[in-house]
Amino acid sequence: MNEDLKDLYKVILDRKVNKVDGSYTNYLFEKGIDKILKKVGEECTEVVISCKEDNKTEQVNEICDLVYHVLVLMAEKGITIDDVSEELANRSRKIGNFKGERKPITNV
Ligand SMILES: N=c1c2ncn([C@@H]3O[C@H](COP(=O)(O)OP(=O)(O)OP(=O)(O)O)[C@@H](O)[C@H]3O)c2ncn1[C@@H]1O[C@H](COP(=O)(O)O)[C@@H](O)[C@H]1O
Repeated sequence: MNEDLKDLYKVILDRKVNKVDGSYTNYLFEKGIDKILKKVGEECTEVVISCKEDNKTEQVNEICDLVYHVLVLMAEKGITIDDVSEELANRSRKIGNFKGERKPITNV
């Protein structure tokens, strides 16, 4: 899993316990699970809408919003990046990506 994602996740975990002036993440945790779920739903919809248009910058922005809010949801639910990485690796092993049956995609 990308180290930048892990770094962001660590900041989000820190915001769960430490107050920082103007922190949007503090605000989400204070509002609680229903607010976080609502934001994830909204951001999913915004990704879908942006991908109907041909504007990569906008699509990347919306995907970043979604990734951030999913990381907040994971922190709220006690799901770690390693939990997700392990499950992805399990699936890859089952499908055979590491055994050479499918050629890995490079330059991602
Ligand atoms: N990656 C993000 C990030 N992506 C999106 N957002 C926020 O998500 C919100 C989404 O915008 P919306 O218009 O949908 O929501 P809003 O109207 O601002 O707020 P709502 O009332 O709808 O909740 C914006 O306020 C963005 O600033 C983020 N806020 C914080 N981070 C990162 O999280 C870390 C901690 O940030 P703070 O908690 O703000 O210190 C830092 O590394 C930040 O870069």
